[in-house]
Amino acid sequence: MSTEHPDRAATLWIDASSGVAGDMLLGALLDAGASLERVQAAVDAVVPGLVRLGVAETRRAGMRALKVDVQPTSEDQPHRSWAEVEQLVLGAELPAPIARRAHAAFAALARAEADVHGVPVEEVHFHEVGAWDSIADVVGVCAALEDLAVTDVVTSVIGVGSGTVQGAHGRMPVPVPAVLGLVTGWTVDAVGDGELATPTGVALLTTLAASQGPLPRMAVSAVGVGAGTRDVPGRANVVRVVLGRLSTPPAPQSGSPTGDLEHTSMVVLEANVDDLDPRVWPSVLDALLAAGAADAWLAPILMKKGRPAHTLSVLCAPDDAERLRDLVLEATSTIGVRGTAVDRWALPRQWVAVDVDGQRIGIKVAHRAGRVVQATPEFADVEAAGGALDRPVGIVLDAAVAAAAAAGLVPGAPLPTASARGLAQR
Ligand SMILES: O=C([S-])c1cc(C(=O)S)c[n+]([C@@H]2O[C@H](COP(=O)(O)O)[C@@H](O)[C@H]2O)c1
Ligand code: NI
Repeated sequence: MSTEHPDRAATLWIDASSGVAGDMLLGALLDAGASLERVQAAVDAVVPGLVRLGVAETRRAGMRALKVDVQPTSEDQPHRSWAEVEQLVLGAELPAPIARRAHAAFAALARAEADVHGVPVEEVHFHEVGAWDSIADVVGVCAALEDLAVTDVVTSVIGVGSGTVQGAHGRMPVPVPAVLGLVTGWTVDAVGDGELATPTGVALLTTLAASQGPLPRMAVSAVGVGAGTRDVPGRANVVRVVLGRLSTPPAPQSGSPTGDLEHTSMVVLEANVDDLDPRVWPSVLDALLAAGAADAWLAPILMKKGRPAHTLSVLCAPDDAERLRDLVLEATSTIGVRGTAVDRWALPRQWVAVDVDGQRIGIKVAHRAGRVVQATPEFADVEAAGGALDRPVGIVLDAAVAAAAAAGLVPGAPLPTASARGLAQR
């Protein structure tokens, strides 16, 4: 499972206007291209051999969607306390961003349950459906986000439903109490009948998303639709996700030499640091990327009095600068951060997939004025294909480059048409 993807960093918009549950969100992310194998591996890292994930296409009010099937491997599944779940998540061998996001979602769920039932948070036992499928949903969603290199999540209004629902403790009003305990500060809508948003779904949404609003202006790279168990006639009870890169409105282009480059106003935050334990730096960079930085890097420098040190640089959107500045102050030993407004010009990109002996490998195609500038195989896909085919990564990389060239993805070639892309799009 790769944790290094600064140049793949993507924004995810979640359309939860028709409701949200953990399995619906997971289905949508898998539909958008997250690897089921890597999601299963992350779940296995937390609860080894306990649940098996499968996916199947289904229809909801006439709309195609992916439905995740979470099956326990034995009948006898314990109901775990928050303390036990916390230990499982923190003790598992998971990439830090997955563990951090999963822990945050479970902690929110536990706090909401504790408040509703008036018990200390340590005494919370997860829902009647048992902790096992919540663990699969929460860890699975966080692993899928990591697999898709999502650094920034925006959610729509949350459709919560209305009426009542039958629970283990009797009939509960919708939104159920735990959902209401999670939505302070978020906009909800009581569309539809019945329980459209579950506590696990809402805990994930409200801890993963940094903001709420309509689909942002973005260059879209993938779309996914996920279904839960309910099928309500007349309204597709699905979660939709849209993955891509945020783009600011193009500046007036009259006579501009930038042509079709994507121009963005960004901020670079910097700090010179000479007293942080060097072993801490990788987690600082990971945390900044997970928190929405477009890039974060270190450069060795020599400071006053001949002290070896590092400059930490963080490239981010102006809206994220304050939050990331605070994260730098929190996560490093610096006592000050400077910021500079910068322009960024990026070649537009699109994803095309090629096949290497049955393995799909994404090719990132940077283009300009309708022509390919660069076509680069996604390294995480190459590594996964190398593993699946039991071949050295270098050989698979060469094969992916050759497959891309055979598909006409070479510098200077015209961009593939939408129908050609449709054959193999990621
Ligand atoms: O069993 C308990 S304590 C319980 C509490 C609540 C509260 O809102 S409090 C809700 N539920 C219902 O359990 C199912 C499953 O929810 P997931 O989040 O695990 O998918 C759902 O119908 C809840 O409303 C149970
Ligand atoms: Ni409850």
